[in-house]
Amino acid sequence: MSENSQLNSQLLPAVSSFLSSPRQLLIDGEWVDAKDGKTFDTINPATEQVLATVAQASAVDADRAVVAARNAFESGSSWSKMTPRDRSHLLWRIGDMIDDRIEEFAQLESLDNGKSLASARGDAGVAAELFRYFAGWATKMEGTTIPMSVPGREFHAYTRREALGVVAGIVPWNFPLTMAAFKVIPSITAGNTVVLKPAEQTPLTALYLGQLLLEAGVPAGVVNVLPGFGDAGAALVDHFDVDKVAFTGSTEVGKKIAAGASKNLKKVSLELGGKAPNIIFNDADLEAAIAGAALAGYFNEGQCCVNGSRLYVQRDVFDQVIEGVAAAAKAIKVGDGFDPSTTMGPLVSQEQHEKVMGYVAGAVKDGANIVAGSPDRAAETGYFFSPTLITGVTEDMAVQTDEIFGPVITAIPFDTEDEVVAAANNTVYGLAAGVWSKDLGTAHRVGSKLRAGTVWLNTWHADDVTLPRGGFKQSGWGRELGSFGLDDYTELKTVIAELR
Ligand SMILES: NC(=O)C1=CN([C@@H]2O[C@H](COP(=O)(O)OP(=O)(O)OC[C@H]3O[C@@H](n4cnc5c(N)ncnc54)[C@H](OP(=O)(O)O)[C@@H]3O)[C@@H](O)[C@H]2O)C=CC1
Ligand SMILES: CCCCCC/C=C/C(=O)O
Repeated sequence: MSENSQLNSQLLPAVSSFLSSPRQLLIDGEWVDAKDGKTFDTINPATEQVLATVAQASAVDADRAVVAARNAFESGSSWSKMTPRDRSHLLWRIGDMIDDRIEEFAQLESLDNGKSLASARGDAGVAAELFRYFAGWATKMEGTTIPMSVPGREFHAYTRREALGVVAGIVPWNFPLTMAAFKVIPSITAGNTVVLKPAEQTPLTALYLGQLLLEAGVPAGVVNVLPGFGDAGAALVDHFDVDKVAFTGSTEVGKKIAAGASKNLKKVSLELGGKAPNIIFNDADLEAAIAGAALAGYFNEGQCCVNGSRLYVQRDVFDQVIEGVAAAAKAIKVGDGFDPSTTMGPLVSQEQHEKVMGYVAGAVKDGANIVAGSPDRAAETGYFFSPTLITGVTEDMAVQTDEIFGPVITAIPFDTEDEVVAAANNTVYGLAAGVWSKDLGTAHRVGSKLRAGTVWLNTWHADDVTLPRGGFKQSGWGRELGSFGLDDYTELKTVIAELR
């Protein structure tokens, strides 16, 4: 059997049928072509073969989608006027519908992004859980009453949380479905309508989610899905009828979005790049710390903004930790996401593959040592790259300062707490950080000194939909998830009534 027919035989009928015809834009509850008829191909990064042809939204389509979202927000049958209880029930039902189709979402995600089926199942599970978590919040968007002190007069003052209007969600390719869920779910929970722009590399699960939302009974225009390139995203950012942009992606594009959105001062939340320091002290549980360091650096093919890419190890245990992480890297099975033995799929695209290989080759040229992995591609076909561990790195090397977004860990020894805290904070980013020490005093003290939105102590990638996520410094603005994340999708209104 050829590679392709072997793959096709594993596909669920719903997935085969989804891939067999060109995918369109979802605007106002209808599947439509791009106005100018343009399409693009989405590629399977494991085989470099075309997976599907997808309509490519332009600025004109962005405008069509915003008009639909605005009408759905303002109209009598609008989502924003649905009772919180009905909205809550619908959100819960959607979570359950995703659970029923986890395998379909997982296959599409694995094909489009490259990640293993097991990882993709986990991502779909997070999306399902996120719908149920926010279903609970739909009925709990409460205000407060506030006492006023004006001599001789009596007032009743209170606050209300109200929907913003139209939200543009612009998302990347590393967790395509999860990131779509991060933007769509809090938006619609609060009564907003949404235009979602998935990344050009990975449009499929966002479109599949759009299909499921229609089937679940989400009214037309409430969620619109616009696959396309950066120009479609920029058109949403520039649009005067968009009230908020919720973005995850590079710091470079985040800055453009902040500038574009300032034209009409729309709200902006940004979850941007990272270069997280992971600090292992001499007194750490080394077995756990080594496994944690490998997970921190290599999870999701290293394409994760909170990955622990800068490893700092106290000098006495440096050699032992390097040996352990190198062994963990070598034990990772790089392969096609559909192979059940695969623990690391390919990188998402040729561009990303070349970027990662370039950083590692640059480090070698700068005099660093490769302890595990290699600067070269790991297979003739497919964007495969072996998990890599680099020592002999200095703080000024590009591999140490830049977000690489691949399975690459750099390791540097340190002597004192003050020295490592200064090195860890010596970055423009501030998304995540971690500390390993059996002394809880050390762990909490060092954790409190690290300038990052998430700090893990004696663990890494421990996550939940209940926890706020976001960055210090150039890692972004605002927080996602938890109740903090919901507030960002609402306006706070103060109402004052005089009691006469
Ligand atoms: N924080 C994170 O989770 C992520 C960080 N990154 C970092 O960014 C690097 C580059 O990846 P890349 O895919 O180019 O990331 P981008 O930041 O370019 O892409 C993220 C999203 O923004 C869209 N976009 C691009 N340009 C604009 C614009 N001017 N206005 C509005 N939207 C726009 C993209 O569309 P399109 O798909 O067409 O480009 C995509 O949907 C990675 O190597 C990594 O370092 C990447 C992904 C996620
Ligand atoms: C609640 C689980 C969240 C998992 C999503 C991981 C996202 C990583 C990223 O932002 O890059």
